[in-house]
Amino acid sequence: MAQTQMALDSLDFDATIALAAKVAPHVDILEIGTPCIKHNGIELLKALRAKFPNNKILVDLKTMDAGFYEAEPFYKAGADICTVLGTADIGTIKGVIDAANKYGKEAQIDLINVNDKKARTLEVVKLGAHIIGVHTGLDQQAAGQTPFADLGLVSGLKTGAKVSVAGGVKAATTKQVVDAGADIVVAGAAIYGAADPAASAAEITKIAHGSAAASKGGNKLLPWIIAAVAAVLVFSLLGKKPEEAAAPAAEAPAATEVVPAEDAPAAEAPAATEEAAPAEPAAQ
Ligand SMILES: O=C(CO)[C@H](O)[C@H](O)COP(=O)(O)O
Repeated sequence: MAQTQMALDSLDFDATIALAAKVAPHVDILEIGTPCIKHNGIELLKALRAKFPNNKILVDLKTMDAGFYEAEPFYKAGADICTVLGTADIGTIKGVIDAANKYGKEAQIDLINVNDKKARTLEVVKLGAHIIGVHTGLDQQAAGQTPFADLGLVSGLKTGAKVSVAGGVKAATTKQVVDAGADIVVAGAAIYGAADPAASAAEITKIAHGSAAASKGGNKLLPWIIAAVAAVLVFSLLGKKPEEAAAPAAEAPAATEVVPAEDAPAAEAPAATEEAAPAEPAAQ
């Protein structure tokens, strides 16, 4: 299973809150994108924190210097994750990790424009980095790049840190990135550019959560399978035909009663709302 993160990349304060209200029930993490936090400042974080207590909030600071000093106020104001650039000085990265640890939160190291992604990942994991961000930026996407090869490289290192992937991810590529090892799937344009952002967010989350739901469902079916096999064996030993094992509940052996109703396979991810929404403008 992977978590989903929606990148709020508008510059407009009220439009950001309105879009967050549509998508918050359908994603795990709300991201305040870099242009958005630069334009609106920490007050936007405080407003989102108050309105959406059930979502984690990532502030995409992309810090390049003064790591602890820059990140601390955001953790204090309710950020769950702040980002720091992987190209920054190692002391800057350590500062953001230290600030995160002070508040029991997480630091994400963004590998955008890092040349040796393997070396930097191993270096920051030693410092205690919580999340490694594999990221193809908007300008790099415009030049035709994708994050898929880098994701394979970083998740293949199996460092124990979570791996986040961002850069043009959409519903059609969500399963691919989850299968490639992403713990957090980030989508911006695929959601804010959709005719129905809530429906798009729900679709991506359903796919990202899907593999775990399927495996949990499989585990919960196990007692039923054991009960059925046991029933067939019991009836075989008693000289009855196996198909009699499918007798009405009242006649079924006690083994069929071991599975409480609540252990039925997990419910599907929440359905998309029918609320239509205007497309958000692309990030500046
Ligand atoms: O951090 C970002 C740009 O620097 C974006 O928020 C991130 O790339 C996700 O947006 P999209 O899915 O549109 O690529």
